[in-house]
Amino acid sequence: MKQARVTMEVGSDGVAIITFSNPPVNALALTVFDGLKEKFSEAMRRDDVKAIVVTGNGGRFSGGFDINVFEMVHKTGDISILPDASVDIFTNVVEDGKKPTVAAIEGLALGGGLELALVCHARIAAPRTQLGLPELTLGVLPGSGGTQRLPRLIGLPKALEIMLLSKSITSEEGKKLGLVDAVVPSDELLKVSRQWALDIAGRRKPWVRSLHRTDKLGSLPEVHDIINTARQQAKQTAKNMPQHQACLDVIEEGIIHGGYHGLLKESKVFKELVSTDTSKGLVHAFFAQRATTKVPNISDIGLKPRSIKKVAVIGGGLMGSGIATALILSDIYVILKEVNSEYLLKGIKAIEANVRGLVSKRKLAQDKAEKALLMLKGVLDYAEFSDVDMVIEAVIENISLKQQIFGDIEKACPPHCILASNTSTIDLNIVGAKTKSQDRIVGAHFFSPAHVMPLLEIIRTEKTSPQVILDLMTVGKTIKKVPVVVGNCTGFAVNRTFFPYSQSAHLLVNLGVDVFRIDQLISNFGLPMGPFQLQDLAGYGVAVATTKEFSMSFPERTFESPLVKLLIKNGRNGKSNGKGYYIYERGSKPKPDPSVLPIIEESRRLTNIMPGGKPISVTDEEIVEMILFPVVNEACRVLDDGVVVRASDLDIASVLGMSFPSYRGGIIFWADTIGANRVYRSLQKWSELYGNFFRPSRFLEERATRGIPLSAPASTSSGARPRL
Ligand SMILES: C[C@H](O)CC(=O)SCCNC(=O)CCNC(=O)[C@H](O)C(C)(C)COP(=O)(O)OP(=O)(O)OC[C@H]1O[C@@H](n2cnc3c(N)ncnc32)[C@H](O)[C@@H]1OP(=O)(O)O
Repeated sequence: MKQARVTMEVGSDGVAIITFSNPPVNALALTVFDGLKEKFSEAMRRDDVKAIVVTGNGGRFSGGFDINVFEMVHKTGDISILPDASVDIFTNVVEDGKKPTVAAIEGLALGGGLELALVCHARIAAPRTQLGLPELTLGVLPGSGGTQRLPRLIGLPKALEIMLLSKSITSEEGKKLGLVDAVVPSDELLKVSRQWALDIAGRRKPWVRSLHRTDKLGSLPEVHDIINTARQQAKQTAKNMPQHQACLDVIEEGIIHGGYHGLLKESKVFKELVSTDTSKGLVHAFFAQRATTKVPNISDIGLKPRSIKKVAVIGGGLMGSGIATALILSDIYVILKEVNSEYLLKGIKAIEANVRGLVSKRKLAQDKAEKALLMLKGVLDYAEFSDVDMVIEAVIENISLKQQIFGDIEKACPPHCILASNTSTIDLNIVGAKTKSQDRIVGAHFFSPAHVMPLLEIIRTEKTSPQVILDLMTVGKTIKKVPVVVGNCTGFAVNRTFFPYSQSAHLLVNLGVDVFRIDQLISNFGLPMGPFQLQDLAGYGVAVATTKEFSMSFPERTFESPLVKLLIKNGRNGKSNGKGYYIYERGSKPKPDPSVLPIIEESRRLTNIMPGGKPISVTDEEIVEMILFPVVNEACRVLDDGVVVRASDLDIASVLGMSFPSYRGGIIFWADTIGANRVYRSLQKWSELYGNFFRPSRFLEERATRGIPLSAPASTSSGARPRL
């Protein structure tokens, strides 16, 4: 069993090496804090100790404060379990101790881990060590002095970038900024750190207490300017979240009234933030993402992933080129197949543009871009498929074309080769119907743009082998995606769950609600854009095709809105032809297009569903709920059908695939914060008023009436039928 412990060894040179260990990332658990306090106090007391080095065991300094403790606070509501490490241990015992301490850092020092290093009197790091304060991504702020010491060591602008954007830096950058005193090879880390500590004790090197420094802070007017600008930016980039503004308040307080005062305010605000819904949602999302790697009967049966070195991508359109880009960026050799040289050239150019786009956004170095492009080869036939480890088919959604391709690749590829399809709607059993390779057929559903969006939905059929799923999960991780394994059904987990999203928006519009009001409210809720702007972006063809697909599978809950077809009839296709619900002009934000209103009126006339022919009167809150509760309702069916392994998989999939706000924890987590009963009662009421589209599902009804959270495992409910 993993056990957290802290040890101390005193060398003949008089240096005490304090090592903390809590695999896999040396998280600072409550027992680690106790151990640190005990060992540091002992080292300060002992006459044979002249100086101290603190380090983490196993090549990783620390991933920060133990996030499980946040979860415990969220479950119990008891904030008294949070340690007072910031002043009590870090400042009083370590920073203000009568012997100097050097942090020997390797691998990573994040959050509380970096904050422990900041209280030390010098920091020696191994090459490429990752340094950062990502606490804001968990809804809190750097709570062990990070808000005070980082600006004092490296100046306010860079410190704000690291904290507000949760952007980590390397030890080499840290050295340039003054955060790290020396970067030394890993095998010399302890030797150099011990000597450095002795040099501080002997006054041959400076004994720096970062909390007392002010030389890098700048003048007060400069500080005000920088903080005010950051406040304005955070209003745009961190909508609905309190921690960014709170972090700025705490930094400012410390600069005006002194570091120690800042520490006290930081501790107080930290405790307030831990209890917010934002922190609850973000911590849930953190663990939900990690839970996706644990798939029963796949990740727990001793299988080892096979190496995937060469992948064939069929189709160089939007999806195929995005997928190929993601693969080559992670050093996987790709052959891109198209039907003719014109399409092939287009595909290759799209991949080049993707890669160069990353360079121009400074997300990729030029040399890495060149190297990635060398991993790509275009082909027009299957000759080179004889040694590929995986094929990902990404052609248009046409059943017979896909069946033909799977028949061909079954013959052209070696027997171990994984046969994956990027279909977003078609049943995989149908895709592979003409092959005898059902065990190696799997869905690899990427989200557009595939080289950017982090979700990879892995769809398994009853016949897909565990080895194939594990291999695809491993490829997914290699290309920096979050793979979520789901079952085979129309729309799979994400598209199926979010199918009612645009449906309900259309229903509301036909009931008389304004398109732009809906978009504004949904974007205020925290999605990047509303359903109509999203439709503009995707093009109306996608809306028509998916509605057709879903209405075939779920006719009883499909709302047939004539609006999209009317828009197409009027020469509109959204952003692609510059004519949508919005006007698109280069360099400016989309503006509502008033000329779309008569088309909407025509749709309302055709559907004729407004009660008494008059627009319904609904509050802003009701509009958001009338759009999102049907999504929760479908999510319940997805859970009931066992399409996902656990409810939190759907949460993280909704966050990463649909950009549902992570600070709301994901679709099911959010619904549970509202309560199944309220969701159920609202849907029940709307189904009586506006029809079947809103009818609550059996799963929702049962959970609501029995008072069981939607996220509770299937066994809690009487009739759930897990399929995975
Ligand atoms: C007082 C302070 O200011 C408050 C804080 O410090 S808050 C914490 C700040 N730290 C962070 O936000 C870092 C969170 N962790 C990470 O970003 C990443 O886990 C990492 C970069 C450290 C390692 O990434 P990677 O190697 O891909 O491993 P990853 O799968 O994420 O994590 C491995 C395991 O460590 C756990 N873990 C990682 N960081 C943890 C932490 N800080 N606390 C508890 N568990 C943690 C994960 O839950 C996972 O557990 P599992 O194997 O049981 O699922």
